[in-house]
Amino acid sequence: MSSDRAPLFITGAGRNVGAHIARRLLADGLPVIAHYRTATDEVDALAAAGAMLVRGSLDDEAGIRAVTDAVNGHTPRLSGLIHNASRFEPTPDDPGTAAAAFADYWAVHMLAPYLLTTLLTPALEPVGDRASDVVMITDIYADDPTPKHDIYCATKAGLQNLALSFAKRLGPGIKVNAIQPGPISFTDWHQPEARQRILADTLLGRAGNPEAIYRAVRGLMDNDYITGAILPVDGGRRLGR
Ligand SMILES: NC(=O)C1=CN([C@@H]2O[C@H](COP(=O)(O)OP(=O)(O)OC[C@H]3O[C@@H](n4cnc5c(N)ncnc54)[C@H](OP(=O)(O)O)[C@@H]3O)[C@@H](O)[C@H]2O)C=CC1
Ligand SMILES: Nc1nc2c(c(=O)[nH]1)N=C([C@H](O)[C@@H](O)CO)CN2
Repeated sequence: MSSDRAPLFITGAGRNVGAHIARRLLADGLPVIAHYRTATDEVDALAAAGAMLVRGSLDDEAGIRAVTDAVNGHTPRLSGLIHNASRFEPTPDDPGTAAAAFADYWAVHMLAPYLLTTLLTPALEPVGDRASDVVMITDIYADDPTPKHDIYCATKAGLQNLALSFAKRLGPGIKVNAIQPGPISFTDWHQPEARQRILADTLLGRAGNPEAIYRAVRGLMDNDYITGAILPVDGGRRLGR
């Protein structure tokens, strides 16, 4: 099914949830510009499926502006922007190492979504009566942090707050919403007992998957009367903690 809609731009599409969202948007006939940092087989598969690709780091203003320029080089118009790129590791114990990590977390979770949204607003201005969309992928931890991941949580909370500011600023032509994933997938360093505890705290008793996030993205984008929403997709984990 081909679409006459302008492309959707998603960051962090090189693996896992971002790759899944990009793949599903393409499968649903929507044009996609997929950002990635590290080349993977999934990036190759996205290109084969018709995605336009943008490679780059979102570590600082120069890198973010380079990604923006690359997006503008692909298209003058966008129908949506999905801020998915993210870093996730425990906060380092050493304060100096933590400070360096803080700059990285702030850049990818806050500066990049802020600058990309601001610089791409002209491309997002709708043609016709269908509003464009910005979706920020945050975390249930943004509302109820874990100290072990304090910097991650704080910058995700900042991203969530940016979503509300942009919803106020960019309406009515652009809807802006946030999705808060819960235990969608586990990292290699999640030990079995941690995984069991997390799932025991989850009302639905099981992990989610990237498809649950995709369906939430579509639910927000396809509803013309939702903006400024913060949507948990967590199996009820936030209530069980
Ligand atoms: N998985 C889960 O259970 C949960 C996920 N989330 C959120 O959902 C989203 C997707 O999660 P998931 O797929 O697991 O995330 P991953 O950590 O698997 O992937 C994150 C992506 O972001 C990219 N990225 C990170 N830092 C930068 C940077 N500085 N510049 C450019 N790209 C960067 C990574 O690139 P590279 O491949 O080069 O490292 C990677 O492709 C994230 O926002 C995450 O915080 C929230 C709660 C739970
Ligand atoms: N960028 C990422 N953010 C998060 C990840 C991840 O793998 N990459 N994973 C989680 C955890 O799995 C957590 O949800 C388990 O409860 C959180 N954020």
